[in-house]
Amino acid sequence: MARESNIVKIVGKENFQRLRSLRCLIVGAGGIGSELLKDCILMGFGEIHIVDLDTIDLSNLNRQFLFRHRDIKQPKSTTAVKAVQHFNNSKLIPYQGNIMDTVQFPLRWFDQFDIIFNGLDNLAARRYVNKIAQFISKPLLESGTSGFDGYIQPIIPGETECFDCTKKETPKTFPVCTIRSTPSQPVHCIVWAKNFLFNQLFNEETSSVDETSTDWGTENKEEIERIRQETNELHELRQIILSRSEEHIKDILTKLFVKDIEKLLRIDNLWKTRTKPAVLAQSLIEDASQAVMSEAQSLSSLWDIREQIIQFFAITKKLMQRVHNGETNIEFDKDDEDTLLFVATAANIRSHIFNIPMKTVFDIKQIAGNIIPAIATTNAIIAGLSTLTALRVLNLLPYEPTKKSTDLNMAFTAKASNLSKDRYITNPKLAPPNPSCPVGGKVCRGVIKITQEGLNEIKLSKLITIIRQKYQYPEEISVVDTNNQRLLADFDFDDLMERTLSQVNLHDGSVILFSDEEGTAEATYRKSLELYIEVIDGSLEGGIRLPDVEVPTIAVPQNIADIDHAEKKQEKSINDESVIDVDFDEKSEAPCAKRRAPEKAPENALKRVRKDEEYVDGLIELD
Ligand SMILES: Nc1ncnc2c1ncn2[C@@H]1O[C@H](COP(=O)(O)OP(=O)(O)OP(=O)(O)O)[C@@H](O)[C@H]1O
Ligand SMILES: [Zn+2]
Repeated sequence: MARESNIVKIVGKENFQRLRSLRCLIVGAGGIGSELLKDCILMGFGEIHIVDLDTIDLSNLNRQFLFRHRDIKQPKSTTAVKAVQHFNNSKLIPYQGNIMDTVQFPLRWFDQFDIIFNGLDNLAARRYVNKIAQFISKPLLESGTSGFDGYIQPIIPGETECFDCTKKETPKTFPVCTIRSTPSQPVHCIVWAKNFLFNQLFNEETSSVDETSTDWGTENKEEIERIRQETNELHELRQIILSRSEEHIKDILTKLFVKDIEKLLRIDNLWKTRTKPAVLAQSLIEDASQAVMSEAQSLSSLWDIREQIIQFFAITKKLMQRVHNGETNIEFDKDDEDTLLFVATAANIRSHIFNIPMKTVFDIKQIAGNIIPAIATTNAIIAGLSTLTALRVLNLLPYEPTKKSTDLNMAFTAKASNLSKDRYITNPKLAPPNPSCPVGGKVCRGVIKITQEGLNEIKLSKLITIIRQKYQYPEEISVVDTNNQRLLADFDFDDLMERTLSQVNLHDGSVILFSDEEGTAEATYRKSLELYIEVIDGSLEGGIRLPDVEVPTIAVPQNIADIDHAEKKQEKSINDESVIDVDFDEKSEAPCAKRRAPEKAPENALKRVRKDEEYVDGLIELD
């Protein structure tokens, strides 16, 4: 076949035969995953397994080229496989499921693969697959895109940095006072309308605020008290919504944009260095309450304040009707035009009051949905780089043998057209594992094999004893179930000791972390040990087998020095390569770049994106 002759030219006959015998896993069948599937087929992998938990959505069709309109609501994985069957020469196996489901995808299932490709869109799953790859010591090709930006990172467990070796920071959130009292950018008003007002009025389930962890962003007691009181008063507005008294929509506007603003203006301190807001003219509210929208307005044109208020009336009426029809809790969804229009008009009226430029509904949709358009070309390039790099990872390029893993490269793309000398793709070399990485550096790792009887009969105290003996841990240790962040035992918690492992809810796929809490007189500590529990059929002596891993002792002061040193070294290499940290949105679990900005072009590009996307505070989602 012509196709094969091309790949044979690249890798040679012998390596092509090897490729035909390899089994790969693609996690995610979305934008990048669909491309990966195509590329892996064209390269001739023997077996390709592809996992996705989701079904196809209309909004996927513009870039996920394996899906058609008729496929909407069908599982992504099976549909993707059906779509490629006609040009396929590999064995294809689709799965619909969550890759983190240890029942459907236990560790031994992962073990069958020679290489894993990630085509994911969230931090939790990326981290999980990274950890699994470390457990089973299999190469992982991690990737992500965001608009024109994208990256691939080959991860060779134990040899190169892993996904968690670089810090994933949580993004900046806005202090409460900025959102509730002193907005200065459109995004502040949008966050107010979406996260606060909309939920207070239309969604009781999400409207409560946990004040214990609230960053008020101010010490001003008067202001905090006003914010609290305002929240309580909004419950009255919720009543207006529930009572469906349309004639009271005027009262909602008056409360939000006249009375609350008047109260704010009374807190003098707030306005010493800021421009004061101006209350909404009652006449505007009156006038708009009588007016009728003449015709549907374009969502991409900027409406004036009168039009905003008229739309606010119309959309609040519509949402009230939905509540009345039984939707007591409505969730904001950027694709639900009613919720979008409510948030857009409320945000714009607030912007008008605070002298902040108003935005089109279209713009607000991008900001409120935290959207950066996914670009099919970037996905295609990234998947291409990922699969090409796999050839080097698997050492299949005869003319470019991979001598050591740190010779491999990451790759970054960014739109560099603004400056012709800038490059579109850069390839920094991989760094070795970061010794202070919570996944790869600080712990040793292994798999406990255990039978179901073992789980049902062995007590936690027994497990601790045999682990202590085998790896020479001291008396004082702690044991944590890391999947659930649950303490199972430590020096002053022994309540669960006499329970069996099943009783303490350990099962196939559980991961426990064993740590030395004592050290020795010479201040040496035994390194922590993370153990994956794998339940096996058949029998085992004593029902359990611990892995043969070396768990060294570490001298703490030196270790800290090591880590410090390693961090400095890492920082240096980061600076050398103009690498900046990755930012991740821990809460939404949507990973957000700032990713590495190797050399000039992408850094410029990232800056450009940040400037354009000021409203999302420099966060770029990586799908
Ligand atoms: N834990 C998981 N297990 C399996 N598949 C997952 C998991 N988490 C995410 N995915 C899949 O990874 C894919 C990521 O693809 P992509 O970034 O194109 O996202 P999308 O949901 O298709 O598009 P968008 O987020 O832009 O609407 C999705 O199809 C998603 O269902
Ligand atoms: Zn790591």
